[in-house]
Amino acid sequence: MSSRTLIIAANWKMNKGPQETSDFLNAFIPKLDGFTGSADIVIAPPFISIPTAVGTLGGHSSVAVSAQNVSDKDNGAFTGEVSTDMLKELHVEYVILGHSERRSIYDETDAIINAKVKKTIAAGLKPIFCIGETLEEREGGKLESVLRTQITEGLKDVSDADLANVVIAYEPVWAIGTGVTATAEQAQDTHKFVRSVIADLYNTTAAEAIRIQYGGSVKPANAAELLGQPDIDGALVGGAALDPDSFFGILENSAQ
Ligand SMILES: O=C[C@H](O)COP(=O)(O)O
Repeated sequence: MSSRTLIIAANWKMNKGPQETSDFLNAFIPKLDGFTGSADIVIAPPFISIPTAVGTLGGHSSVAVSAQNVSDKDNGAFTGEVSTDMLKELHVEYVILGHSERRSIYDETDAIINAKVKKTIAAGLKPIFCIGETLEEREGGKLESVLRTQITEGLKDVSDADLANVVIAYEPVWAIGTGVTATAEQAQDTHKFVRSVIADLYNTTAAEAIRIQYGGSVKPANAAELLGQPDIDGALVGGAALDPDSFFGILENSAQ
């Protein structure tokens, strides 16, 4: 059993405006009274719903708010962007960066992701830094080289001290939103590999300390097995985090 605290995050993607955000949290928060486990719980709504999430939580200390993206620029003439200053003003704590949807649909490169990771850390926010391979890459024997490159480039110039505020989310692209989950063995093997890359780039202390979430069709039925693996320190949940019962079910099963 590791000493790392589980971190279970809901990535709502482009779902839930302010009203649905409020409805979800008003249903979800009371359930936490019955949560007997121990985990950092994070909700990542769309930007426009962050003020509602923060207001509805009302400082509920066991749930943190995350953004799903941020600009790598300071405030200024960047139409359509949101800055780290703006997120800080709303008491946002985490920012999801490098999600495969940002990489593949919006052409975010490792260099762009690295700039955002550094900007996020400099602002005192915590990146949830996503990595993952496509099915083609896995089947072509490129799993390890793809992940090593994403980690090396994405965390370039991130110091040992700053790494303490980074969470890695391993999300095999082929498992996202498909209902196909990596087996617990596949996920564990890959998480162990990711930890070894951190040991290579930093040191074994940093590798043992960093939290690595699994993402890709996590649901209540598979949460216990996945989260029971020694190198899996949490989950980044998409579809199954849209419903309060289902998201709470993942939390409950993480405690077993
Ligand atoms: O960020 C979350 C992941 O993309 C997983 O999404 P999913 O749980 O719908 O497969």
